[in-house]
Amino acid sequence: MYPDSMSETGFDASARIYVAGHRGLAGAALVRRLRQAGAEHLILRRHDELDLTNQAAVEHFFAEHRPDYVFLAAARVGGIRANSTYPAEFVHDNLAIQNNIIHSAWRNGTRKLLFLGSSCIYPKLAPQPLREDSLLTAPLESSNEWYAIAKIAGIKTCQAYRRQYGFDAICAMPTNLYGPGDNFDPLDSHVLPGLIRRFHEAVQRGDDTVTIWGTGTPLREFMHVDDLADAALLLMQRYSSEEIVNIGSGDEVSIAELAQLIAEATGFRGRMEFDPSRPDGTPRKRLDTSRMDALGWKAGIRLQAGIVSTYAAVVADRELPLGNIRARQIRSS
Ligand SMILES: NC(=O)C1=CN([C@@H]2O[C@H](COP(=O)(O)OP(=O)(O)OC[C@H]3O[C@@H](n4cnc5c(N)ncnc54)[C@H](OP(=O)(O)O)[C@@H]3O)[C@@H](O)[C@H]2O)C=CC1
Ligand SMILES: C[C@H]1O[C@H](OP(=O)(O)OP(=O)(O)OC[C@H]2O[C@@H](n3cnc4c(=O)[nH]c(N)nc43)[C@H](O)[C@@H]2O)[C@@H](O)[C@@H](O)C1=O
Repeated sequence: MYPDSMSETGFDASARIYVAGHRGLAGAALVRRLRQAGAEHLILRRHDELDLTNQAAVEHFFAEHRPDYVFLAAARVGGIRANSTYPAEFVHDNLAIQNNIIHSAWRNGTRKLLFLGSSCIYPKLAPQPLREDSLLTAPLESSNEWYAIAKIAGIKTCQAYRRQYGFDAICAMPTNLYGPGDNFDPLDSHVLPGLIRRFHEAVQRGDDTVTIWGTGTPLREFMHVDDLADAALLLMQRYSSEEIVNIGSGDEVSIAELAQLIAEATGFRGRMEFDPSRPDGTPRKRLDTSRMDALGWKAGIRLQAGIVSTYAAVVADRELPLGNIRARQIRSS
C-alpha cells in the first residue's frame, strides 16, 4: 500500500519534530504515523499550553525548542455551518497561527515545514478533478471563503519564505478528511462525523427519521486521516518545491450516498429526510492527484471500510456521548 521508504521516518533519530495541533484529527494521525515510523523526539503542545495565535508565545517556544521539522496541522476548522457562522474567527485565527509558526520556524532554524491547506482553496466551479494550477483562476465557494483565503495566504507565505530566504516550506492540499479523533460536534463538525453522530443518536433513541442538511446531491471526496498522515510523512521526506500538492483518495460520493453508508454502519433502518433550507456548499471538489501519483503514493483505506472502522473506534472510545459534549473535550492528550 505504501512505498518501502515509509517504514522509517527518514529523519535522523535525534531530529526534533513538532506537530502543531497534535490533538486534532490530522495532528493525532500524524503523531500515530511518526511514532509507528520510529520518531523518538516529538514536541507536542496542547492549545491550553501554547496559543498559536500569540506571536510572542510562539516565538519563545520556537527559540527554546528549535524543532528541526514542523507539521502545521493546527487551525480553526469546521464544517459548512461553522465556516458561515464564525467567519472572523476562521480568517483571524488561521492567518495568525500560520503566520506565527511559519515565521518563527524560519527564524529559529527549522529545516523543513509542511503546511496543511485544503481542497477549499480552489474555485467553486473549477474543472474537475481539481488541478493545483486552477488556484486563483475564479471565485471561491462563498460558504468557506474566509477560511479558504486564509489557507491561500498560508500557501503564498510558504512560497515567499522559500523565494526570499530559501526556507524549505512545502504545502499539501488534503481533500475532506475523516477518522477517529474527529470533531463530532452536532453543529460545527464536518458532514461525515456530523452524520455519524446524528445516526448514532437516532439509533440510541429509537428515532425512525434522520434529517440530512441540504439536497444530498453535492459530491464530496473523502480520505481517511491515516492516509493523509502517511502522505504527509512521504512529502516531508521526499518533496521540496514551492508547488502545492493535492492529496486525495478518489473516493467520491454524493451526500445522500454518504448518508446511506453511515446508516448501514450505525445500524439505522429508518427514513432519511433532506432539509434544502440548509446550504449545499460547493457542488463538487474532487482532487487531481497526479503529483502524488508521480511520487508512487496511493490512498489505501476505502471509504466504506473507513467509515465502519471509524464508527467502531469512536463508539469504543466513547467519543459519542449524547448531549452537546464536544468529542474534543473528552479526548485524551
Ligand atoms: N478535517 C478536514 O476535513 C480537513 C482538514 N484540513 C486541514 O488539516 C488541518 C487539521 O485539520 P483537523 O485536524 O481536521 O482540525 P481539528 O480541528 O481536528 O484540529 C485542529 C487542532 O488545532 C488546534 N488549535 C486550533 N486553534 C489553536 C490555537 N489558537 N492554538 C493552539 N492550537 C490550536 C486544535 O486544538 P483545540 O481543539 O484544543 O482548540 C486542534 O488540536 C487544518 O489545517 C485543516 O485546515 C484540510 C482538509 C480537510
Ligand atoms: C473539509 C473542507 O471542506 C469543508 O467544506 P464542505 O465539504 O462543504 O463542508 P462539510 O463537511 O460541512 O460538508 C457540507 C456538505 O454536507 C452536507 N451536510 C448534510 N448533513 C450535514 C451535517 O449534518 N453536517 C454538515 N457539516 N454538513 C452536512 C451540507 O449540506 C453540504 O452539502 C470546509 O468547511 C472546510 O472545513 C474544509 O477544509
